[in-house]
Amino acid sequence: MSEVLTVAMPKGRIFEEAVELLRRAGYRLPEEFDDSRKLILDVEEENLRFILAKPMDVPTYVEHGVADIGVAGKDVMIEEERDVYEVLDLKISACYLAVAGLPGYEKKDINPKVASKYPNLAAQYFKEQGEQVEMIKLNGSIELAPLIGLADRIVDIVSTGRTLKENGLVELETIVPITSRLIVNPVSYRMKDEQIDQMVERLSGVVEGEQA
Ligand SMILES: Nc1ncnc2c1ncn2[C@@H]1O[C@H](COP(=O)(O)OP(=O)(O)OP(=O)(O)O)[C@@H](O)[C@H]1O
Ligand SMILES: O=P(O)(O)OC[C@H]1O[C@H](OP(=O)(O)OP(=O)(O)O)[C@H](O)[C@@H]1O
Repeated sequence: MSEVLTVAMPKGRIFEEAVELLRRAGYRLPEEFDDSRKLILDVEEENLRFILAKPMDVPTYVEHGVADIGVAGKDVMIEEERDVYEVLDLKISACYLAVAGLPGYEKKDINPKVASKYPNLAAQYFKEQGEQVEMIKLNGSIELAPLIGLADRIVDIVSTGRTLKENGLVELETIVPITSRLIVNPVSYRMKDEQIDQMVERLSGVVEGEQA
């Protein structure tokens, strides 16, 4: 009997789509996955243990090896720069990162302020653009910052565009498209290669099948 594979799953938005994808790949995940407060869910028949973490923390669990595999947004991967392998684009939870601000915003300030939940990613982006900015890290409701004068611009996720629109903000620049990725701990990939490859194959079969 092979060893148990531990999978770090992001709580929240991505979770439901990831569970659906796993089920389509043939994993029998009990109803408990649809409505539970448990942070550890064991599926003995599949030899899998799922741990439920904050989306931004998933790569940390995988890097430290307490999870062999994880599901993380590309936004989180860019921001966190963890030492893990990104093995598959799951093509779920699609959205994109953009710079936004008040309509008519013109680049004029010395050291303009940029608010974001992704300070590393945003700082890197502006550096590449040759613009020096002051980063302000926020944890949510990012769109509030330019409305209340905390920042000149924001870097945030856009999905439907509704949050920007309803708050009178406009998209100024698109940074990068985002989907969720399957990530793997490098040591686990050596020790449990067969089990991990099998999961990657099953999931990629579903992901690619749906593209066809
Ligand atoms: N409209 C969206 N807004 C935010 N994240 C989205 C959106 N659509 C897809 N995502 C993906 O979902 C992930 C965030 O999920 P979620 O919003 O549940 O977590 P969170 O905002 O980090 O958590 P919390 O709200 O508890 O701080 C992102 O990393 C991104 O990859
Ligand atoms: O383009 P939309 O479909 O409107 O989605 C984008 C919004 O959703 C997310 O916020 P979330 O709901 O996670 O709240 P938060 O900013 O407080 O984390 C994101 O940070 C944007 O604000």
